[in-house]
Amino acid sequence: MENVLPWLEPRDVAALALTCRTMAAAARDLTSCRAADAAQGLEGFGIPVVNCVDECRYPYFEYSPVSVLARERRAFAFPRSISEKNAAGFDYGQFGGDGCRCIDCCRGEQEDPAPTPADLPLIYECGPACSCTIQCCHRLSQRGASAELKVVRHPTKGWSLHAAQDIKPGAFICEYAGELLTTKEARKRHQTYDQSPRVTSLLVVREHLPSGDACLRFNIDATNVGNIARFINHSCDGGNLLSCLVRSAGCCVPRLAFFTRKEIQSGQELTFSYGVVEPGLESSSRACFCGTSQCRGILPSEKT
Ligand SMILES: C[S@@+](CC[C@H](N)C(=O)[O-])C[C@H]1O[C@@H](n2cnc3c(N)ncnc32)[C@H](O)[C@@H]1O
Repeated sequence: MENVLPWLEPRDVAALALTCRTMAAAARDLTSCRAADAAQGLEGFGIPVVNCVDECRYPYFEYSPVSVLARERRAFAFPRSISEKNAAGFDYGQFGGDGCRCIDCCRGEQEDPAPTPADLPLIYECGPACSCTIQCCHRLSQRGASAELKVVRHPTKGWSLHAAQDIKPGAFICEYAGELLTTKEARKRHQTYDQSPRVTSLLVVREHLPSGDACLRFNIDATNVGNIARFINHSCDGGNLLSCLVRSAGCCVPRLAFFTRKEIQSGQELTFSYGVVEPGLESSSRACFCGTSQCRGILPSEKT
């Protein structure tokens, strides 16, 4: 029973709870466990869920700290044999192979600072092509959420992610994990989501290649499978988080990671900008309640 129950949606858990006392007790334990930790024990620390606003329960989704391939639902594993200069033209010489900086830091030179995001939207980390372990300081964004957080119900924005401790500027918070979709599948899901009242979390990320005239698009859908980042709301003033693309040596697809842009106090909501409102889509967009002086009144959305 304990193997099956955690995978059920709240309404099915509630239905089972009515069948007998044992089920009722197990369902009660599971519900309080879900409410006690939004990350279901899969991050390094518990992430409490707070709702002082309405009766809405914590949403059901499969928690995954890393992105997974859609359908197959397995952790996104990158090929190990990748040339130092891959097809997209990225040079991993600094990280992969003999000259890998991570080898130095694994020998004990821990003083070497991790790459900081500064204003750069793209940062490089060690990856499958390197010989270092997950403790390497060049794998900052690969160890899961790194600050104490809480999920808080907001009266107009739904669930939101808040800091549960003071956080310094430039600190890594978490990556945006979800199902990696093909563009065809993303378009299909977008159409379905547009007709649904359900809150959805499909993000389209575009990376401009060095040539400038092409861009790599990847789609991360955290609606059904995702991590704590799926609760980060939009802010028209850019918010207090910087989203960065992280390229890891040996990985073909970059990841999206969030760093703090400024000092954040415990209790503050964490937000970032979802992008711009594309012309022609104003009427179909949802209302924005970011509450900043720069609020445009509608949430950014885009043609997929
Ligand atoms: C990635 S989810 C963020 C978490 C979401 N609030 C929830 O309840 O799960 C994106 C959705 O949150 C809501 N949202 C995000 N930012 C908002 C804002 N500034 N104003 C109103 N709704 C917002 C929208 O429904 C949006 O489609």
